[in-house]
Amino acid sequence: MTMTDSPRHPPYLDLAPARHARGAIDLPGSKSISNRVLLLSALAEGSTRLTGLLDSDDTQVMLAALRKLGIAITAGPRPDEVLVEGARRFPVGQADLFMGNAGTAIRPLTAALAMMGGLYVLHGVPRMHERPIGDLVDALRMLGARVAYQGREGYPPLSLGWGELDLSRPVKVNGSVSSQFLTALLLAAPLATQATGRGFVVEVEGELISKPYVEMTLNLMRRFGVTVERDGWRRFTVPSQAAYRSPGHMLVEGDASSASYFLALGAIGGGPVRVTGVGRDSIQGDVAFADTLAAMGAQVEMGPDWIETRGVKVAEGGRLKAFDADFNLIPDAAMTAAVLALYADGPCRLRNIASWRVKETDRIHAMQTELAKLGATVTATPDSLTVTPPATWTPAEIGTWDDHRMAMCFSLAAFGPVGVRILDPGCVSKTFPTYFDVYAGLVGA
Ligand SMILES: O=C(O)C1=C[C@@H](OP(=O)(O)O)[C@@H](O)[C@H](O)C1
Ligand SMILES: C=C(OP(=O)(O)O)C(=O)O
Repeated sequence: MTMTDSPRHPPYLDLAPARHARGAIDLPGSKSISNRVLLLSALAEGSTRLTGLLDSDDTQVMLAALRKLGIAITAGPRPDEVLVEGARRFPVGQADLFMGNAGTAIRPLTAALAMMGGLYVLHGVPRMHERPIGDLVDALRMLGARVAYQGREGYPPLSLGWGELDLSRPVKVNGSVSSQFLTALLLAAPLATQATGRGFVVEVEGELISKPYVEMTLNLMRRFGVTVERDGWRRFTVPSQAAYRSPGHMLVEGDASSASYFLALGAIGGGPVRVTGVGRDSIQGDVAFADTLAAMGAQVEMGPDWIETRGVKVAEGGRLKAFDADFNLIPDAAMTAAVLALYADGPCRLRNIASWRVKETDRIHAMQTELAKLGATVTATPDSLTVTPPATWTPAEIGTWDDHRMAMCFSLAAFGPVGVRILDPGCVSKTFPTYFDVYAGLVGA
């Protein structure tokens, strides 16, 4: 591995052809859980000690916003630990908040601040202003909240004001673009039930995507004392007078999406590779990526909080089994599968991944472009990708499109015969700033 320029932001990183991968790592904390429990702790009664918290751009954005909103948060004594003094509501009624490109920050905070009322502006990096939020804004307006677009209709930046909330009828939200809109309404709902003394009913319209993330939301709300009644995936009721109570301490699990890269390394580099921090007891849907690997022929073992994989050595001619699967439940780990398709024994198809188009970049387009550079034949539809492995590999500079997952999953392409150059590897800081160091510790030529 050759780094260029400064270690944090080199323009590119060359990964030499790799043959084997083995070792054990402790995963960084889950992004999705970290940002949820930071918000829940801020809105709870009592103080909460969070350990295992992820330290990355997305969590820094959430921490900075909460502090700006008047929440006292003390770091330490361990580097992955904070103490959050719950305030039930945000003490500061007016703020300009930078949300970076963190969907798990802007969506829940928009809902919470709109339901509380106050003068707030939420904005982010240019790509954040291209990521849809209209379905959430429509739902909040239906509730009586004041939300205005500062730029393009349906997208951040947003300004929020004071509104009279009306919970007399169910609020409806479209679930087919992002599950984060439903998550945001649910997380914020106790603010509305306290303001009105009524229960909060939300009905999902369209086919809800990324369902395990909503399951995670409900699980974490329960740990903070609020149980949501539900009718399948259609209707959710937060009881009147619902209020969050601190559980005192919470350990954040390791990140299951980050685990996918290392579990994949075990599957293509012989292994064993063991990740600790997620396992059978995880509340993250992306642990199911282990089943995807098993279906591709990897051997997978799982304990309560660890997963281990072994597999073929693709650098010595081993091949994974081709797949044709629906990845709607694990959209983030699905990107890892798309790169693994390079080593499959036939064409591989990823279905039902339309949400890729509105994430950090248009991931269907970006993935098609970069896999093709390596020699794969790739076809895309609005919601699917088909990858035929290269007959002959071409050395390539892989663009990462300011998308942390593009950088991380294309590190797996180093197991091909030509090595790989990853442009702007520093973009991994969104969720995993030390990714390439951890990768280098597992991989050998
Ligand atoms: O709720 C969450 O924590 C997330 C939900 C998913 O988004 P969509 O629901 O938009 O697919 C996922 O891709 C994202 O990384 C995190
Ligand atoms: C889609 C992602 O992020 P976000 O939480 O910003 O939606 C992701 O991490 O892959």
